[in-house]
Amino acid sequence: MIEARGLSKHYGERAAVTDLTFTVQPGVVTGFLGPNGAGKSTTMRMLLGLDRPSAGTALINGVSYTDLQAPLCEVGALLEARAIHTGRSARNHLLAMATTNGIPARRVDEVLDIVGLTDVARKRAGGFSLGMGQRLGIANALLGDPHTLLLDEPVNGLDPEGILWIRTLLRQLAAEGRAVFVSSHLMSEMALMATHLVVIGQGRLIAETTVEELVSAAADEHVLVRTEDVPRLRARLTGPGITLTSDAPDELVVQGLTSRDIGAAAAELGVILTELTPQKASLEEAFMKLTADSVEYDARGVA
Ligand SMILES: Nc1ncnc2c1ncn2[C@@H]1O[C@H](COP(=O)(O)OP(=O)(O)OP(=O)(O)O)[C@@H](O)[C@H]1O
Repeated sequence: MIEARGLSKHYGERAAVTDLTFTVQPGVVTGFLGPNGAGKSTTMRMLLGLDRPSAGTALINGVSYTDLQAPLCEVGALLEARAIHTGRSARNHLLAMATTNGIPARRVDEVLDIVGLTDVARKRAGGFSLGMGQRLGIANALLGDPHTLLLDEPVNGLDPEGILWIRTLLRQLAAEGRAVFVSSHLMSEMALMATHLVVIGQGRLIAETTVEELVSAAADEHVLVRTEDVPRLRARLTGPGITLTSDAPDELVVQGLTSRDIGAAAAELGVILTELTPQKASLEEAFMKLTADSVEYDARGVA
């Protein structure tokens, strides 16, 4: 479990992170969302003891990273994707890491297998593609079989196959009971990968919620209706909280009624509908709406 309590970081006059409080629970993938420069990497670095908070605390399983007895066995981290400049083979790279951390050598072969690098384990890691490098980075994070995983933008620069692979692996690791915290500025990706979300903007918490809640809370839900008999249907669909708009003679956009309500009304009137489509905002739209004016939102979230 990860707990950030009143976490703040200032670089001189500049506030990168301000009074951030959130919890990352085991058993689910929690997405860490925010536009570029929102403070995601800074927060991750503070959680990992790489940056000292200006205020507040960052706890992993109840203790700060620097106080962990065997950090690699408690928390695995993958920071920004970068090439590994090493002449060592993938296996030797991991073996060196395992040896210095008192992790048995057989675990190296296990993690190579988990990330699908067994066949290239004896190849020079410095020559790996970005995707293979990410796999090696994840193998590294999994070496100590940690209960908590932190990954900063793990899908950046990966091809669709690599993205699918990471998505599937992270969900599986969470299903095994681990706390998985993964940052991204790609909303569509988070919608597929995460269940819970911590959303930040300008270094502040905007929402701590679920993917589902975020979409429905920020969504401007409406129903698109097409019919040859717009006037009769329009006359019927009136009432408090109902808004009707139209961009074409055979079209109505209805807010305030479900598609079921509209279908039932049309059936009663004997009006034929040629289309009846509920329109939901995508997570991308919901996110844009939330972060567009983050000062209007506060730490109580949108739920
Ligand atoms: N070492 C530093 N010195 C000064 N300012 C910094 C430093 N590190 C980060 N910042 C600033 O803090 C803010 C947050 O940056 P951070 O990298 O944490 O954001 P991010 O959400 O990870 O962004 P991105 O999605 O672009 O990686 C930015 O305005 C950045 O310029």
